[in-house]
Amino acid sequence: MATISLPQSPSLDSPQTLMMAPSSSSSTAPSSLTQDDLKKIAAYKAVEFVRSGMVVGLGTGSTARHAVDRIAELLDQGELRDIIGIPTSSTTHEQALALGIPLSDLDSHPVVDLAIDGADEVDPFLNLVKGRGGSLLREKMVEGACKEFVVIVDESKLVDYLGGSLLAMPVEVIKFCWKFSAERLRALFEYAGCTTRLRLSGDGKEGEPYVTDNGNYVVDLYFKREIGDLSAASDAILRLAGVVEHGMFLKMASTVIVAGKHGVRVINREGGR
Ligand SMILES: O=C(CO)[C@H](O)[C@H](O)COP(=O)(O)O
Repeated sequence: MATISLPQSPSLDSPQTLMMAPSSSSSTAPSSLTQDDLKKIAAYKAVEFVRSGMVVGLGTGSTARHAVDRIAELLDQGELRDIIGIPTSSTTHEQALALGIPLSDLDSHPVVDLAIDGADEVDPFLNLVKGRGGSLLREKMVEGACKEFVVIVDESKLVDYLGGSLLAMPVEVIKFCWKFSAERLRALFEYAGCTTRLRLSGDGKEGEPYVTDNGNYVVDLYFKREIGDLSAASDAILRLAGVVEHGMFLKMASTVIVAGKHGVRVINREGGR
């Protein structure tokens, strides 16, 4: 089985920090802000990028949920008009539908003006791990089709390198012989001390595999050491026949909004996507 070489410095473009200013919310009572408050601050900041008439990719997860709520609120208030939302999961679809946001899909709207979504990890080059919520495939399709991709995170999501949180790096695989796929994934990243685990539904205690919106399983990868060349890693994973998609989102984010106890940073990728 082929292994992947390990350059120590990532070859991707470095991002540019355009603004680092305390938001009014974060400067009022920083010490009392919860993680959810920070997620909401980042989400609200991202919605400032939305303009009337836009087709907007609606992300999935507890941070993106705040952005969807905020878009609906601004539509209700008449501050935004003629928005079409493209949900990245059945959960977000249900949320947006209940809030009255007009919805469509990539078949009808193949070009998305802007997408807003959370992330599980953000490295210094604005590469992401996504999909701990299980929606990586639809997220990658929608966010890959958008002109601008705004990522919203609280500061706990910042890592020195992808995999650095020691939490899961998800890979969506077909159900057929998933153990075979999991073993091939593990072997691919043996040099990085990779272990794999089939994701289970709920809190994992039921013992039932988690099934994605697309009817597939998720194998979570855990790394003890750096993956190294992310682009090579991505190609190698996608070459495995049982793999549908992985949760590394490389060079996709155009902007990352980071809410922390000391303020909000809006970081733009140098030269765009
Ligand atoms: O990729 C995702 C779902 O597939 C989420 O955006 C990611 O897991 C972050 O979630 P949260 O905002 O709840 O921390």
